[in-house]
Amino acid sequence: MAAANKLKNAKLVLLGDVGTGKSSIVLRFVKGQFVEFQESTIGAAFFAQTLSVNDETIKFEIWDTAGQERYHSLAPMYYRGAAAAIIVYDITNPATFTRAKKWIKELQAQGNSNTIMALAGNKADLLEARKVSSEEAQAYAQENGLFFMETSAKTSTNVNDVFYEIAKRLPQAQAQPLQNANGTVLMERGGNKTATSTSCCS
Ligand SMILES: Nc1nc2c(ncn2[C@@H]2O[C@H](COP(=O)(O)OP(=O)(O)OP(=O)(O)O)[C@@H](O)[C@H]2O)c(=O)[nH]1
Repeated sequence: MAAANKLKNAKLVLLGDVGTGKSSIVLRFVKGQFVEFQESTIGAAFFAQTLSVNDETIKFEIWDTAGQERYHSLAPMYYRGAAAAIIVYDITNPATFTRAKKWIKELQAQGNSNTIMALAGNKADLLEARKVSSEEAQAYAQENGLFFMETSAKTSTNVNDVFYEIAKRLPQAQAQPLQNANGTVLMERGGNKTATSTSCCS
């Protein structure tokens, strides 16, 4: 008989300046889509997506926060108790890298010290307009105990990889068979990504 898959819930928050591509990264990860004219987030938006890594199924509960400064005071509601945070900047805009560093300082000062932090240099498809070098971001990430990836929500480069990296770094879950509403135990084949998703509120 195959071993039951372990289920793990993980609260994840995206933080970063306005227009860096937080919603686009989530949309790419959850729905495999990209839109050129993504509307600015108001408050925050919630999404869920599961993925399987080895013998575990991780259900990411994703809070996509609004980058506009007027929503800053809401952020602690979303990052408090988060298992993981993705801090996003735009590689073509140095001010967004500065803002990302401020978010990281805030998380280090107030967030859960166990939160796994990822630094994502987004819009990596716009290489000709690059203003933040990957070396600078990599060095900063290393000094601050984050992992770093350049992503493109547009071309999908490294988007799933950021979530997979986080999934691999989450602490081991207790064995917990998946159950459906009738209490029937569901067995899953290990290894492959499962693509169930729900979303609401943009
Ligand atoms: N070229 C390119 N454009 C992108 C990429 N990701 C996002 N964009 C564009 O950048 C703009 C802003 O993207 P959003 O996803 O709304 O950014 P956000 O960080 O969620 O913005 P707020 O909700 O206002 O905080 C949109 O026009 C996107 O189409 C990317 O990887 N490459």
